[in-house]
Amino acid sequence: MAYLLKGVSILGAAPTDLHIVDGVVSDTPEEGAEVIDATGLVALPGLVDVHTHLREPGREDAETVETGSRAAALGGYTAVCAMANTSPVADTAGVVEQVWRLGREAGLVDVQPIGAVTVGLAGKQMAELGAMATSAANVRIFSDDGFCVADPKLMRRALEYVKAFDGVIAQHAEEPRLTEGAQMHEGEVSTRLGLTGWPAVAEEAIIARDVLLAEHVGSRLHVCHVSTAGSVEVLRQAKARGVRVTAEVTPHHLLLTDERAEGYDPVFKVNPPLRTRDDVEALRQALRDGVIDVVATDHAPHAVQDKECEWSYARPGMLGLETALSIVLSVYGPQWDLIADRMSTAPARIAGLTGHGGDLTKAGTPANLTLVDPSVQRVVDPAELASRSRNTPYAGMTLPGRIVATFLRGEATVLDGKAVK
Ligand SMILES: NC(=O)N[C@@H](CC(=O)O)C(=O)O
Ligand SMILES: [Zn+2]
Ligand SMILES: [Zn+2]
Repeated sequence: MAYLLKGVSILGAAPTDLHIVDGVVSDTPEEGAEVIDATGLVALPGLVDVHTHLREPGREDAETVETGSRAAALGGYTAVCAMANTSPVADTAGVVEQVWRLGREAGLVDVQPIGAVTVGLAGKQMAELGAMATSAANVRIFSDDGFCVADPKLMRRALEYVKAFDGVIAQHAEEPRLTEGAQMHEGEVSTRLGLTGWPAVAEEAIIARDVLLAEHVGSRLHVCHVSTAGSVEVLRQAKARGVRVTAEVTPHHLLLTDERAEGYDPVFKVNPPLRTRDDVEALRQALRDGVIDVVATDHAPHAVQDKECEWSYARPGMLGLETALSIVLSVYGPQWDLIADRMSTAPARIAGLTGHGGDLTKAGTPANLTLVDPSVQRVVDPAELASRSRNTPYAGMTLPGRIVATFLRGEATVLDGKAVK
């Protein structure tokens, strides 16, 4: 199938015609190509998420590889990295290959499995990282996300081990002794609500330790869902010294604060917790500066019974794939170069996903792209989401931007704002 995107604006530039032929961007029109009137639409390289929970295998009631892939495509994504905290845990070549195969079968985005660092995410014994790296799933990112690799010796060993195949350890930075019983950010609001707090230092202490370990062994560290101003300062200093560290921030940490806990609505319960206005400001600036490299959704679908209960019993986590671009647009406005880098090019580089995040003005670039209508305002209706879960914190909010179409290697996965399959 060939397409002609007529009058499209590539990253906000003057309108042009974009030809998609044989899965790549082409400078020559193709006879009989399907014409899409792209007047007023902006083309971005397909978004890439380095942090997605797809819940399969094990919690198919919350999400499957297929439903999560559909949510991703509708959100403008062409690739997602699937976190390892499934059941069974993705800590063997067999499980990561299963997830990878399910992704291919769904065929809506490239699903790149993340392997666990430790067996069963238990933090005791290193998983078979090499076997996962050399499996068909070609794993490059390893993470115990949901849990922190708290043992410094194990963390050091893992960092050393993945150097051989240019792997990266993605750390959920949480010193577990400092967050025992934590329900939300530790601060004025937690004191008022009488909820046990997760102090900022529990995150910052682990990031400080890990950048020193990464520096010591000369290996790659990636920091998941950075949430505090202090973490930003640690990262700023580490990067200035040349440490091989990258970091992500979620859309919700760029927008929401701990005051959302005031209504005790568990939809706002998440790890790390929503922080303060000052933290939000520091995160916004850090993403602009490049101290934080990417926006990652940490899309964390949960079944109704795990979310619609009392705050302290609710699972942490919120949906992200279908609203991420709109949240980033609402925070930064139409800064398309910044958005394309932080949501596509940089995450593709971190995950080693060549073929994604490419330059759409160049012939031969794989046609992984998304078309956005920035003029549309939409009201988020949880019932309309493609995700199997409903735990969006943005229900009822009016957000800018709508994904009109998404293409994976030149094939439409979304057209007219609807998934093609
Ligand atoms: N972010 C969350 O609050 N929850 C995530 C785990 C995680 O990212 O730590 C989940 O798997 O539900
Ligand atoms: Zn996490
Ligand atoms: Zn996560």
